[in-house]
Amino acid sequence: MAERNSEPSVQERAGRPFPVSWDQFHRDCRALTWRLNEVGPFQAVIAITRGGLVPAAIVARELGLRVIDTVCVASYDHDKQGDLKVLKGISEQTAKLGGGTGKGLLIVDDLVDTGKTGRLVRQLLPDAHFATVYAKPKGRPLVDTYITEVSQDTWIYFPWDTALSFQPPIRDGAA
Ligand SMILES: O=P(O)(O)OC[C@H]1O[C@H](OP(=O)(O)OP(=O)(O)O)[C@H](O)[C@@H]1O
Ligand code: HPA
Ligand SMILES: [Mg+2]
Repeated sequence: MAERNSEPSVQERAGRPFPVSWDQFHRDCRALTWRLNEVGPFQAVIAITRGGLVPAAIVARELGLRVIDTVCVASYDHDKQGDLKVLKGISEQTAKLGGGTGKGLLIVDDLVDTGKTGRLVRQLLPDAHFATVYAKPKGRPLVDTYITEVSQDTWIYFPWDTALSFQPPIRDGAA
């Protein structure tokens, strides 16, 4: 097994854990859609994989959109941010819908953190509307619509990355 870099990961530097349940996530996605419904109409939803797939499905359902495409990117290896790689862009058909610049397209991701991913999707589709469920201050200026802001030193734990586990009682030293 490769040795882990001794430098603290983004998650280790982020002091505050912010666990999000499926229920909460669904509610936050619906709240996001209420806002987006005032901004649209949109012709298609573009999910930024992989984290954007879940909110994109919920938002598309609520907005009645059936054309859904993906921009597939990889940056964090679990919690260490590496170089951003675009593994797949949108299809020619979706690009045509957005007139080449993304006009009328809705890009959805779960969150913006440093803004690195957001900056890239903005370069790819400058006229698209970019929505995320959560936003940290560094990335927030890149997003058009979001629901909840958390501090930069917060690490958001999404329901698809977590599982229920026993917690010792607070009296016995639980955090
Ligand atoms: O604002 P940034 O600092 O760029 O971070 C935000 C991005 O990081 C996470 O994705 P990640 O690359 O970890 O991939 P995943 O969606 O497949 O988990 C998250 O889903 C965002 O897309
Ligand atoms: O706070 C976060 N949580 C989960 N994935 C992430 N990718 C960047 N920041 C985060
Ligand atoms: Mg992602």
